[in-house]
Amino acid sequence: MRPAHGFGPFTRVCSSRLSLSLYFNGSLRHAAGIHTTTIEPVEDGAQEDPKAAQKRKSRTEWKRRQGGFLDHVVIHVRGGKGGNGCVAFHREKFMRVGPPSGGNGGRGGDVYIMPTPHLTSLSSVPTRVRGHPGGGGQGTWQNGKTAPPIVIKVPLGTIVRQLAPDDPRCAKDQWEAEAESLEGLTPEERKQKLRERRWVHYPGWQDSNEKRDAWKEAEQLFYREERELRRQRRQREEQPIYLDLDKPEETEEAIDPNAPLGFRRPQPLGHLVASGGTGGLGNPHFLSATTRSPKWATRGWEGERVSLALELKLLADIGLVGMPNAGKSTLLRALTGGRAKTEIAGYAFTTLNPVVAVVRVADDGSFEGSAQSLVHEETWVEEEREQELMDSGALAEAFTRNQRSHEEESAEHKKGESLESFRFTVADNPGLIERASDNVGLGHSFLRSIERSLALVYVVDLSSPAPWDDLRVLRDEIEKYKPGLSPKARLVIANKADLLGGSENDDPRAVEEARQKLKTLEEFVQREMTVSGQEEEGGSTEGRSMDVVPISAKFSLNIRKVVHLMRGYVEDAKRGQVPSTITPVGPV
Ligand SMILES: Nc1nc2c(ncn2[C@@H]2O[C@H](COP(=O)(O)OP(=O)(O)OP(=O)(O)O)[C@@H](O)[C@H]2O)c(=O)[nH]1
Ligand SMILES: [Mg+2]
Repeated sequence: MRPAHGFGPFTRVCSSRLSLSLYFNGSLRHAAGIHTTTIEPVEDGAQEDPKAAQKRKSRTEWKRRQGGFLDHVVIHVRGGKGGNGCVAFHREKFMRVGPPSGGNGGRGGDVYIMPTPHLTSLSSVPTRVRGHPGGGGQGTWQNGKTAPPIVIKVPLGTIVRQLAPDDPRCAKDQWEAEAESLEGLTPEERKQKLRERRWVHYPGWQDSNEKRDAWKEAEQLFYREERELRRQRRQREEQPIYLDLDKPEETEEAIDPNAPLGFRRPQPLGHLVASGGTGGLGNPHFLSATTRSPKWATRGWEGERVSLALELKLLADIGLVGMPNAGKSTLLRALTGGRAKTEIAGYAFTTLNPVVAVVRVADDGSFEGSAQSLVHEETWVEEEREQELMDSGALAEAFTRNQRSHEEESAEHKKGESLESFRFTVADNPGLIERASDNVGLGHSFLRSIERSLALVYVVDLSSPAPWDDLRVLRDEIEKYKPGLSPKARLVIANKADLLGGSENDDPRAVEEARQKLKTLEEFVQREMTVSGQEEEGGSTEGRSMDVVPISAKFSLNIRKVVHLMRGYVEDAKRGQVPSTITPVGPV
């Protein structure tokens, strides 16, 4: 029977012998002898739960409104405030009036940033971080405790940039925030507030302290120090923080295997981004020949404030770009033998965040899942099947994935078959649509994840009326996102080839039409998508045409050729050269 379109009525797959009118390897050939599957409409009852569909829709809407992807966040970090100094006098038996004995405040906690391989997204990174405050000083010369540091953990591959003070996303510094809070007060009130924030007085002694020359001198000295601190922090802003956190942090001590038992191994903290404030001074600090009983101390200093933009580079070798529903997620599952857990569904914007998966290739060109002819169904169908299996108890005795791969590996060993010899990563992305650059659909900010890919691959739906129009839109949107990015595209995948042509007994005209459509697509690619030598980075003078491969991601057909080509692109790019061929340019 003729297969139904993927996004039409819900379908069920049953095994049979079928000529899928494959156009694989660029030429139409009837795949007689290929065991594969036909698709039949399912009974009415087996439709997706409308509640679940509604939930998915609202999730897409939320993502759209969110206006950004979680591979980019701005966080505001503040070092801990220093502890206050203490005003105290020593008391002992038979000593009614002892010397000043207030301790200094402890240092506020520093804030560090550290990459860790245990995280894969920035979603768990807090957007506001404030260091712990230092402990306050106490009587009998007890200084306050230094606060412990805070370590912000970010995934490997995060880039940290300090925002410039004139950036609207940058938080105000301590002095700007203070000036804002004092707006609308009279000069006298303002002065009083500033003093309250900086000084600690012995109870009931504030007025008399403020009249003393020694205190006034101390206040002047304090403001001079504050100006100096402000100048230093401004100077530091001239060299903003920039960290490319690609490697996990390790200290020599932490990995020294010969360290004696019980030896405290210092834990790596990462990179300091905001230091804590210094603790305030206790009253003994103000003791002088003329001031024998100072009844004031200073409060702790505020910690440093920085605003950081964190960006997560997804380090995928190949980036998939396509319209919604083109079958990118299905292709990623086919490339990984179903291992990549990406959601597949027949509505636009199923994929909301980029997903990266590893493709493992053996010497003979086989890859995970290439041995079996797997069918990659929509996620809800697979979930239902799994549930049925669970309910029937069939999974109780089943091997886990690890056990299975171990079994398979040892079986391969016995047969002397080749094992994995090359691996590369592929990123599945949300759908890109026309005017994505004007924030239509999910916008195009997710393209950041493929900006550093070695090669791009367009995925189009061959069963759509004019797949070449989709290609043109994809190229233009990529170019709008970042001029010069589109020449990175090397391959056009014409997916859903199984929907064309029909079965063996089908009308040969349909087969001819399908063949013609593929030919038109190939001609379009040759005519309009040829990359001239100058457009490429460090390009040669010759042009390079893109490959066009018809596949069926759902039925894992012709995926071997895709893997072979992708491997070639990655190897080329890693060698730092892109082979060029002269292609005929002009009307075909
Ligand atoms: N018949 C057929 N259907 C396919 C094929 N590949 C994907 N589909 C169907 O097309 C629909 C969309 O597939 P997805 O993989 O979710 O598409 P996508 O490009 O990831 O879509 P977005 O995540 O929304 O951008 C699903 O119903 C798939 O079952 C194929 O090769 N043949
Ligand atoms: Mg998807």
